[in-house]
Order: sequence, then C-alpha cells, then structure tokens
Amino acid sequence: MAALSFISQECGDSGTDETLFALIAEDIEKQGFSIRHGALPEDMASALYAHQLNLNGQKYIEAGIGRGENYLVSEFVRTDEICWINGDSPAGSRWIGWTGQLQQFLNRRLFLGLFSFESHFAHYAPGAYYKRHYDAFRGQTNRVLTVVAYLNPSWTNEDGGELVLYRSDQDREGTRVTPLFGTLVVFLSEEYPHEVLPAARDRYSIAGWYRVNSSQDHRVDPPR
Ligand SMILES: O=C(O)CCC(=O)C(=O)O
Ligand SMILES: [Fe+2]
Repeated sequence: MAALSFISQECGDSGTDETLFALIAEDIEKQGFSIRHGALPEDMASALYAHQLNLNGQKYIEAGIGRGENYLVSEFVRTDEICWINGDSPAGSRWIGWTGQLQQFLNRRLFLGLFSFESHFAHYAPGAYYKRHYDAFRGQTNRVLTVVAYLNPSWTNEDGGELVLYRSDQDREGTRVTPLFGTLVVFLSEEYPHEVLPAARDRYSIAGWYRVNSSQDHRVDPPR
C-alpha cells in the first residue's frame, strides 16, 4: 500500500508537468507563444534563484549580440550580464533536466525536431535593458524556440522590467509580461520581436533556446 501510494505520487508529480507542457504546446500551436504564470516547479525555481544570487560578479560576462567570432558587446542594445548554465550545480542540472523533458514533450506533440538547448542566467541591474530585437533570423540561425524563466519574488508593476512581446514588426504596443517568480514564457524565436524594459530593482531570469541541428559536412555546429 505504501509502495503504491509512493508510485502514484511520483506519477502525480510528472503528471503535473505533463499538464503544463500540454498547455504550452497548445499555446504554441494556436498562437506561437505561451505565457504561463506559476509554471516553474517552486523548489526548482527557488534553487535557481538562490544559485543566481550566489553567483559572484566574476562568473558573469557582459551580454553581447551575435555568436562565436561575431559576438559583440553593445551598450546601445543591451546592458545585462549573463552566465551560461552547464549543469554543474544541482540547480542548473535540475533546470537542464526539466527543460529536456519539455523538449521531448514538444517534439512528440508538435514535431518540432528540437535537437539541443542552451541557456544562461541573466542579471539586469537597476536601469539595465535589452532593446527590441529578434533572437533568430530566418535562414541564418537554428534557434527555434525561446524560453524565458523569471525568478523575482514579489515583483510589482512599479518595479518595471517587463518583457514586451510584439506580434510583428508593425506591432508597437505588444504584450507586457511582469518578470515575477515562477512565470515562464515560450515563443517562436523567428516570429516575435521583443524587448526588456529597464527595472527599478535587480532583475533575475534565465533565457534559453531550443535549436535544431544544422551541422553540415561533418562540421560540428558550435552551441553559441
Ligand atoms: O529577460 C527577458 O525577459 C528576455 C531576455 C531576452 O530577450 C534575451 O535574452 O534574448
Ligand atoms: Fe531575446
């Protein structure tokens, strides 16, 4: 009996994630983006937040734009700092496991062929921003799906720092997302220009990208 209830609880837990993953898949299919409050498992989000608060300044790098040799730090575009997640810490490894489950689910449900995932912690000091941009350009990249996870407890509207997600180049109004602890945003990287407005407080988040495999001629496609 004890064993049975243990099993059903385990199933219950993964069932919760599957319910959420199904909602995200449905959102992506219907509208190309998904905004889900309270989506992150609370213990994982708390561990990630604690880990991020403990990252000392040296572990961050100034965020830039472009990849590999084209990486360029431009204060005109963005002023946040980032730290790539490699799964070395328990919190990072939990995140990589969870996003891996989401990847599998989306591949099964939407046949997206997502092949790999890269992600980084981002810290926006008060006043920091990321101007309107695309995460991927048609034909130039293999980033397919952007994921953003917010780790800021008790964030209010007065704190600013919203993500503004635009539906097209013509959209000037957009949809605003408060970067409150537990909120998860997923969107098609080539479809949605977006920006991060300056905040009054330190703003903590994770940004990640699912990619398709574009290795060619036996050359390994570098992750970032
Ligand atoms: O933190 C956010 O709300 C979005 C960050 C972003 O757009 C990016 O890192 O490309
Ligand atoms: Fe972005």
